[in-house]
Amino acid sequence: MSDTPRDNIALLSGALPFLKRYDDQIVVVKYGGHAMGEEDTAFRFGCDIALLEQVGVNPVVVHGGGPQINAMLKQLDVQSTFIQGLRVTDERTVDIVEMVLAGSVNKQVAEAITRAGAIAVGISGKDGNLITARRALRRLRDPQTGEEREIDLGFVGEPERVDTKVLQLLIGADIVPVVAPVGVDSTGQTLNINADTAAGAIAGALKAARLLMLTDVPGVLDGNKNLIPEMTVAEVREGIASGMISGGMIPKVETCIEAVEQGVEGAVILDGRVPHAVLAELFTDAGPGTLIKR
Ligand SMILES: Nc1ncnc2c1ncn2[C@@H]1O[C@H](COP(=O)(O)OP(=O)(O)O)[C@@H](O)[C@H]1O
Ligand SMILES: CC(=O)N[C@@H](CCC(=O)OP(=O)(O)O)C(=O)O
Repeated sequence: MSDTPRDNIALLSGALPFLKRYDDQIVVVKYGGHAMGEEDTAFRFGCDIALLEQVGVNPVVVHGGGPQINAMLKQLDVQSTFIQGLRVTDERTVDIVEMVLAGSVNKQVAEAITRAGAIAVGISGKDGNLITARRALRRLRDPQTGEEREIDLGFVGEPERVDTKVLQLLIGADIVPVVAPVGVDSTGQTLNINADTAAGAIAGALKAARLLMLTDVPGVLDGNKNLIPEMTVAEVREGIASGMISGGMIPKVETCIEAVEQGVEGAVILDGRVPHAVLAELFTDAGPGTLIKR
Protein backbone atom coordinates (compact mmCIF):
# COMPACT_ATOMS: atom_id res chain seq x y z
CA MET A 1 0.00 0.00 0.00
CA SER A 2 1.48 3.38 -0.95
CA ASP A 3 1.80 6.24 1.55
CA THR A 4 -0.86 8.98 1.58
CA PRO A 5 0.22 12.66 1.60
CA ARG A 6 -0.83 12.68 5.28
CA ASP A 7 1.58 9.79 6.04
CA ASN A 8 4.36 11.68 4.30
CA ILE A 9 3.67 14.84 6.30
CA ALA A 10 3.66 12.85 9.57
CA LEU A 11 6.96 11.26 8.58
CA LEU A 12 8.58 14.59 7.75
CA SER A 13 7.30 16.20 10.90
CA GLY A 14 8.52 13.25 13.03
CA ALA A 15 12.00 13.69 11.56
CA LEU A 16 12.31 17.29 12.83
CA PRO A 17 14.07 16.52 16.16
CA PHE A 18 16.56 14.29 14.33
CA LEU A 19 17.17 16.89 11.62
CA LYS A 20 17.94 19.39 14.37
CA ARG A 21 20.19 16.95 16.21
CA TYR A 22 22.35 16.30 13.16
CA ASP A 23 22.22 19.80 11.65
CA ASP A 24 25.75 20.72 10.50
CA GLN A 25 27.16 17.60 12.22
CA ILE A 26 29.61 15.24 10.57
CA VAL A 27 28.43 11.68 10.02
CA VAL A 28 31.03 9.20 8.76
CA VAL A 29 29.55 6.34 6.78
CA LYS A 30 31.65 3.25 6.13
CA TYR A 31 30.29 1.56 3.03
CA GLY A 32 31.52 -2.04 2.99
CA GLY A 33 32.25 -3.98 -0.17
CA HIS A 34 29.60 -6.55 0.78
CA ALA A 35 27.00 -3.83 1.31
CA MET A 36 27.50 -2.46 -2.21
CA GLY A 37 25.61 -5.32 -3.86
CA GLU A 38 23.83 -4.65 -7.11
CA GLU A 39 23.63 -1.43 -9.14
CA ASP A 40 20.28 -0.36 -7.60
CA THR A 41 21.62 -0.84 -4.02
CA ALA A 42 24.53 1.46 -4.85
CA PHE A 43 22.22 4.07 -6.36
CA ARG A 44 19.87 3.95 -3.34
CA PHE A 45 22.90 4.47 -1.10
CA GLY A 46 23.89 7.46 -3.26
CA CYS A 47 20.38 8.91 -2.84
CA ASP A 48 20.55 8.57 0.97
CA ILE A 49 23.91 10.34 1.10
CA ALA A 50 22.67 13.10 -1.24
CA LEU A 51 19.62 13.53 1.01
CA LEU A 52 21.82 13.89 4.12
CA GLU A 53 23.82 16.60 2.36
CA GLN A 54 20.62 18.34 1.23
CA VAL A 55 19.14 18.52 4.77
CA GLY A 56 22.29 20.03 6.29
CA VAL A 57 24.17 16.98 7.59
CA ASN A 58 27.84 16.67 6.51
CA PRO A 59 28.35 13.08 5.35
CA VAL A 60 31.85 11.68 4.79
CA VAL A 61 31.95 8.30 3.05
CA VAL A 62 34.78 5.80 3.54
CA HIS A 63 34.34 2.75 1.36
CA GLY A 64 35.70 -0.79 1.33
CA GLY A 65 35.89 -3.18 -1.57
CA GLY A 66 37.16 -6.51 -0.19
CA PRO A 67 34.98 -8.65 -2.54
CA GLN A 68 35.91 -6.43 -5.51
CA ILE A 69 39.64 -6.88 -4.68
CA ASN A 70 39.08 -10.64 -4.38
CA ALA A 71 37.49 -10.73 -7.84
CA MET A 72 40.40 -8.85 -9.42
CA LEU A 73 43.01 -11.02 -7.64
CA LYS A 74 41.21 -14.12 -8.90
CA GLN A 75 41.14 -12.75 -12.43
CA LEU A 76 44.89 -12.14 -12.24
CA ASP A 77 45.47 -15.52 -10.57
CA VAL A 78 46.97 -14.04 -7.37
CA GLN A 79 46.34 -15.99 -4.13
CA SER A 80 45.25 -14.08 -1.03
CA THR A 81 44.89 -14.94 2.66
CA PHE A 82 43.49 -13.14 5.70
CA ILE A 83 44.76 -13.06 9.27
CA GLN A 84 42.41 -11.65 11.93
CA GLY A 85 40.25 -10.09 9.21
CA LEU A 86 43.22 -8.38 7.48
CA ARG A 87 44.50 -9.24 4.02
CA VAL A 88 48.14 -10.34 3.93
CA THR A 89 49.40 -7.90 1.30
CA ASP A 90 52.56 -8.45 -0.74
CA GLU A 91 54.04 -6.06 -3.32
CA ARG A 92 51.91 -7.27 -6.23
CA THR A 93 48.75 -7.33 -4.09
CA VAL A 94 49.19 -3.77 -2.79
CA ASP A 95 49.27 -2.51 -6.40
CA ILE A 96 46.05 -4.36 -7.21
CA VAL A 97 44.40 -3.20 -3.97
CA GLU A 98 45.18 0.43 -4.82
CA MET A 99 43.99 0.00 -8.40
CA VAL A 100 40.64 -1.44 -7.28
CA LEU A 101 39.97 0.75 -4.22
CA ALA A 102 41.30 4.14 -5.34
CA GLY A 103 40.36 3.39 -8.95
CA SER A 104 37.14 1.68 -9.93
CA VAL A 105 35.35 1.41 -6.56
CA ASN A 106 36.12 4.97 -5.44
CA LYS A 107 34.85 6.40 -8.71
CA GLN A 108 31.70 4.24 -8.70
CA VAL A 109 30.73 5.34 -5.21
CA ALA A 110 31.39 9.04 -5.90
CA GLU A 111 29.46 8.78 -9.17
CA ALA A 112 26.41 7.18 -7.49
CA ILE A 113 26.22 10.06 -4.99
CA THR A 114 26.73 12.70 -7.69
CA ARG A 115 24.08 11.06 -9.91
CA ALA A 116 21.68 11.30 -6.95
CA GLY A 117 22.08 15.08 -6.87
CA ALA A 118 24.93 15.97 -4.51
CA ILE A 119 28.52 16.75 -5.49
CA ALA A 120 30.90 14.02 -4.39
CA VAL A 121 34.66 13.91 -4.88
CA GLY A 122 36.63 10.67 -4.62
CA ILE A 123 40.07 10.70 -3.02
CA SER A 124 42.31 8.13 -1.37
CA GLY A 125 44.04 8.37 1.98
CA LYS A 126 47.19 9.27 0.00
CA ASP A 127 45.68 12.53 -1.24
CA GLY A 128 46.26 15.75 0.65
CA ASN A 129 48.24 13.89 3.34
CA LEU A 130 44.95 12.47 4.61
CA ILE A 131 46.18 9.20 6.16
CA THR A 132 49.77 8.60 7.25
CA ALA A 133 50.09 4.99 8.33
CA ARG A 134 52.59 2.60 9.87
CA ARG A 135 52.99 -1.09 9.12
CA ALA A 136 50.41 -3.07 11.10
CA LEU A 137 51.71 -5.79 13.41
CA ARG A 138 49.63 -8.66 14.70
CA ARG A 139 50.40 -11.32 17.29
CA LEU A 140 49.18 -14.89 16.88
CA ARG A 141 49.14 -17.60 19.55
CA ASP A 142 50.44 -20.97 18.40
CA PRO A 143 47.63 -23.45 19.30
CA GLN A 144 50.18 -26.22 20.02
CA THR A 145 52.83 -24.45 22.09
CA GLY A 146 50.66 -21.55 23.34
CA GLU A 147 53.51 -19.22 22.40
CA GLU A 148 52.77 -15.84 20.83
CA ARG A 149 54.61 -14.70 17.73
CA GLU A 150 54.53 -11.58 15.63
CA ILE A 151 53.02 -11.91 12.18
CA ASP A 152 54.17 -9.91 9.16
CA LEU A 153 51.11 -8.90 7.18
CA GLY A 154 53.19 -7.20 4.47
CA PHE A 155 52.04 -3.83 3.18
CA VAL A 156 49.13 -3.44 5.60
CA GLY A 157 48.80 -0.14 7.39
CA GLU A 158 47.39 1.23 10.60
CA PRO A 159 46.54 4.94 10.56
CA GLU A 160 49.08 6.92 12.57
CA ARG A 161 47.98 10.43 11.68
CA VAL A 162 44.90 11.81 9.95
CA ASP A 163 45.19 15.29 8.48
CA THR A 164 41.60 16.45 8.05
CA LYS A 165 42.42 19.63 6.09
CA VAL A 166 41.34 18.31 2.71
CA LEU A 167 38.14 16.87 4.21
CA GLN A 168 37.33 20.16 5.96
CA LEU A 169 37.81 22.05 2.70
CA LEU A 170 35.45 19.73 0.84
CA ILE A 171 32.86 19.73 3.65
CA GLY A 172 33.03 23.55 3.82
CA ALA A 173 32.27 23.69 0.07
CA ASP A 174 29.25 21.34 0.46
CA ILE A 175 31.09 18.55 -1.36
CA VAL A 176 30.81 14.97 -0.07
CA PRO A 177 34.28 13.41 0.39
CA VAL A 178 34.48 9.74 -0.67
CA VAL A 179 37.62 8.12 0.71
CA ALA A 180 39.42 4.95 -0.43
CA PRO A 181 41.28 3.27 2.47
CA VAL A 182 44.83 3.41 1.14
CA GLY A 183 47.58 5.31 2.97
CA VAL A 184 51.31 5.97 2.86
CA ASP A 185 54.04 5.48 5.44
CA SER A 186 56.81 7.98 6.18
CA THR A 187 58.90 6.60 3.28
CA GLY A 188 56.10 7.02 0.75
CA GLN A 189 55.26 3.29 0.62
CA THR A 190 51.60 2.63 -0.17
CA LEU A 191 49.80 0.64 2.54
CA ASN A 192 46.53 -1.27 2.38
CA ILE A 193 44.30 -0.23 5.28
CA ASN A 194 41.21 -2.09 6.40
CA ALA A 195 38.30 0.17 5.49
CA ASP A 196 36.69 -0.14 8.93
CA THR A 197 39.93 1.01 10.56
CA ALA A 198 40.28 3.92 8.13
CA ALA A 199 36.67 5.00 8.75
CA GLY A 200 37.15 4.90 12.52
CA ALA A 201 40.35 6.95 12.36
CA ILE A 202 38.68 9.56 10.15
CA ALA A 203 35.56 9.68 12.35
CA GLY A 204 37.75 10.14 15.43
CA ALA A 205 39.86 12.88 13.84
CA LEU A 206 36.74 14.74 12.69
CA LYS A 207 34.98 14.17 16.06
CA ALA A 208 31.98 12.94 14.09
CA ALA A 209 28.55 12.79 15.70
CA ARG A 210 28.01 9.28 14.32
CA LEU A 211 29.98 6.51 12.68
CA LEU A 212 27.77 4.19 10.64
CA MET A 213 29.30 0.90 9.50
CA LEU A 214 27.28 -0.56 6.62
CA THR A 215 27.81 -4.27 6.07
CA ASP A 216 25.89 -7.37 4.93
CA VAL A 217 24.51 -8.56 8.29
CA PRO A 218 21.89 -6.80 10.48
CA GLY A 219 24.56 -5.94 13.09
CA VAL A 220 26.36 -8.00 15.73
CA LEU A 221 24.53 -11.33 16.08
CA ASP A 222 24.55 -13.51 19.19
CA GLY A 223 25.11 -17.30 19.26
CA ASN A 224 21.47 -17.84 18.14
CA LYS A 225 21.87 -15.40 15.24
CA ASN A 226 19.69 -12.79 16.93
CA LEU A 227 20.57 -9.11 16.58
CA ILE A 228 22.12 -7.46 19.65
CA PRO A 229 20.71 -3.88 19.58
CA GLU A 230 23.24 -2.30 21.98
CA MET A 231 26.62 -3.32 23.35
CA THR A 232 29.03 -1.75 25.77
CA VAL A 233 32.78 -1.83 25.15
CA ALA A 234 33.17 -4.57 27.81
CA GLU A 235 30.49 -6.75 26.15
CA VAL A 236 32.21 -6.42 22.78
CA ARG A 237 35.56 -7.49 24.29
CA GLU A 238 33.84 -10.50 25.87
CA GLY A 239 32.27 -11.38 22.49
CA ILE A 240 35.68 -11.40 20.78
CA ALA A 241 37.28 -13.48 23.55
CA SER A 242 34.47 -16.08 23.43
CA GLY A 243 34.62 -16.35 19.62
CA MET A 244 31.04 -15.08 19.18
CA ILE A 245 32.53 -12.19 17.19
CA SER A 246 34.98 -13.38 14.53
CA GLY A 247 36.48 -12.71 11.07
CA GLY A 248 35.64 -9.39 9.43
CA MET A 249 33.43 -8.42 12.37
CA ILE A 250 36.53 -8.06 14.60
CA PRO A 251 38.04 -4.96 12.91
CA LYS A 252 34.52 -3.55 12.73
CA VAL A 253 33.77 -3.71 16.46
CA GLU A 254 37.32 -2.73 17.40
CA THR A 255 36.93 0.35 15.21
CA CYS A 256 33.65 1.23 16.91
CA ILE A 257 35.32 0.99 20.33
CA GLU A 258 38.22 3.23 19.28
CA ALA A 259 35.89 5.73 17.66
CA VAL A 260 33.69 6.15 20.75
CA GLU A 261 36.79 6.33 22.93
CA GLN A 262 38.08 9.16 20.71
CA GLY A 263 34.88 11.16 21.19
CA VAL A 264 32.52 9.95 18.45
CA GLU A 265 29.07 10.04 20.08
CA GLY A 266 27.90 6.65 18.83
CA ALA A 267 29.02 3.95 16.41
CA VAL A 268 26.48 1.69 14.74
CA ILE A 269 26.91 -1.51 12.71
CA LEU A 270 23.99 -2.06 10.33
CA ASP A 271 22.88 -3.82 7.16
CA GLY A 272 23.65 -1.59 4.19
CA ARG A 273 21.63 -3.77 1.81
CA VAL A 274 18.39 -2.79 3.55
CA PRO A 275 16.84 0.12 1.62
CA HIS A 276 17.45 3.48 3.32
CA ALA A 277 19.26 1.94 6.32
CA VAL A 278 21.21 5.20 6.81
CA LEU A 279 18.04 7.31 6.95
CA ALA A 280 16.27 4.87 9.30
CA GLU A 281 19.27 4.98 11.63
CA LEU A 282 19.65 8.75 11.72
CA PHE A 283 16.08 10.01 11.41
CA THR A 284 13.93 7.54 13.38
CA ASP A 285 13.82 6.07 16.87
CA ALA A 286 13.93 2.57 15.38
CA GLY A 287 17.67 2.37 14.58
CA PRO A 288 18.04 -0.98 12.82
CA GLY A 289 21.59 -2.12 13.83
CA THR A 290 23.90 -2.60 16.84
CA LEU A 291 24.85 0.58 18.70
CA ILE A 292 28.22 0.46 20.45
CA LYS A 293 28.59 2.91 23.29
CA ARG A 294 31.04 3.65 26.04
N1 LIG B 1 28.85 -12.11 15.85
C1 LIG B 1 28.78 -11.78 14.54
N2 LIG B 1 27.71 -11.10 14.08
C2 LIG B 1 27.61 -10.79 12.77
N3 LIG B 1 28.54 -11.08 11.83
C3 LIG B 1 29.65 -11.76 12.21
C4 LIG B 1 29.82 -12.12 13.59
N4 LIG B 1 31.01 -12.76 13.69
C5 LIG B 1 31.53 -12.80 12.45
N5 LIG B 1 30.75 -12.20 11.54
C6 LIG B 1 31.05 -12.08 10.10
O1 LIG B 1 31.48 -10.75 9.80
C7 LIG B 1 31.07 -10.43 8.47
C8 LIG B 1 31.12 -8.92 8.24
O2 LIG B 1 32.46 -8.53 8.01
P1 LIG B 1 33.03 -8.30 6.52
O3 LIG B 1 32.72 -9.50 5.69
O4 LIG B 1 34.46 -7.90 6.64
O5 LIG B 1 32.10 -7.11 6.01
P2 LIG B 1 32.39 -5.80 5.14
O6 LIG B 1 32.83 -6.26 3.78
O7 LIG B 1 31.08 -5.11 5.14
O8 LIG B 1 33.45 -5.01 5.87
C9 LIG B 1 29.69 -11.04 8.38
O9 LIG B 1 29.27 -11.28 7.06
C10 LIG B 1 29.86 -12.35 9.18
O10 LIG B 1 30.22 -13.40 8.33
C1 LIG C 1 44.18 -4.75 5.17
C2 LIG C 1 42.87 -5.13 4.55
O1 LIG C 1 42.32 -6.17 4.86
N1 LIG C 1 42.34 -4.27 3.67
C3 LIG C 1 41.12 -4.50 2.96
C4 LIG C 1 40.68 -3.19 2.32
C5 LIG C 1 39.27 -3.23 1.75
C6 LIG C 1 38.22 -3.42 2.82
O2 LIG C 1 38.42 -3.31 4.01
O3 LIG C 1 36.98 -3.71 2.27
P1 LIG C 1 35.65 -4.20 3.03
O4 LIG C 1 35.23 -3.12 3.93
O5 LIG C 1 34.70 -4.41 1.90
O6 LIG C 1 35.97 -5.48 3.77
C7 LIG C 1 41.28 -5.61 1.88
O7 LIG C 1 42.36 -5.72 1.33
O8 LIG C 1 40.28 -6.29 1.61
